[in-house]
Amino acid sequence: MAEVLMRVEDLSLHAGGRELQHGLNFEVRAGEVLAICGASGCGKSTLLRHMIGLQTPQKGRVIWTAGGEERDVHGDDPPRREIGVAFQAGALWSSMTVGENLTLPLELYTELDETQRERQARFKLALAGLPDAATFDAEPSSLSGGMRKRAAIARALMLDPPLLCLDEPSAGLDPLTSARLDDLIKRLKCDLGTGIVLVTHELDSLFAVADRVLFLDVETRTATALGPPAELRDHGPAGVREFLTRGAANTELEAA
Ligand SMILES: Nc1ncnc2c1ncn2[C@@H]1O[C@H](COP(=O)(O)OP(=O)(O)OP(=O)(O)O)[C@@H](O)[C@H]1O
Repeated sequence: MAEVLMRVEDLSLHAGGRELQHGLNFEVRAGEVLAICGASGCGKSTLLRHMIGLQTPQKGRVIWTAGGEERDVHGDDPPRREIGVAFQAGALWSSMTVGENLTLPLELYTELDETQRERQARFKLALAGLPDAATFDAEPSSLSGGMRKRAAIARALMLDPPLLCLDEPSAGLDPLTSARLDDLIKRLKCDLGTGIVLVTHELDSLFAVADRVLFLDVETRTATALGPPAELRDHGPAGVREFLTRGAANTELEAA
């Protein structure tokens, strides 16, 4: 069985003085895509922020377990280099070129010289499906939405993190660009063995890439299902089945 990278233990999520979720318990393994889904406002992005150490829990723990030692994500030695993050807006620093955006983590965290940093950045851009040499010197604002998302993922990969966290990578993309992003996620998982946590609303994408789905219920404020998407769609709790078949129902309505 693949290595456990992260363990979430009895985690509660709060925002604006109210509880969003409680009693969350799950693991993330190397080489798997874990999709976090649930109705709008249930706390998916908040959960991701707790998992990467940006928000501290009032209750529960997030433990980095890769490599056999346990490190609290909110402790003194958090796994910053080990977790790559690409946020919803695909935010690259607009005042820097794409290349500068990518080489910054190497400048901060490694001893690599400028030539080595640039070589790594060009390699990661190509890996993310942006092989055009001109992209390196481009301003982020000159790229399309899909290219910016890919560049943000390339930046998240710069330190070869075992775990990649992506917040709605397909949001706002056309179906073809979105499908290409799904292919990239599958390649990263299969070729590099990266564990990937994905917050997504896109059911097509979820079924295309996710090995397991964690469903956060907005009513009971806890996870009501964790398992392979097709299994949950066919045999999960009623609310989860309804959520996961909604896309098919919509497609049928559109076709009618
Ligand atoms: N800093 C904050 N202060 C107050 N409320 C917040 C804060 N951050 C999030 N919230 C609220 O917490 C709830 C959950 O937000 P979150 O973004 O985690 O949900 P989500 O499931 O990712 O939603 P969506 O699918 O719409 O992106 C929302 O009602 C949001 O308004």
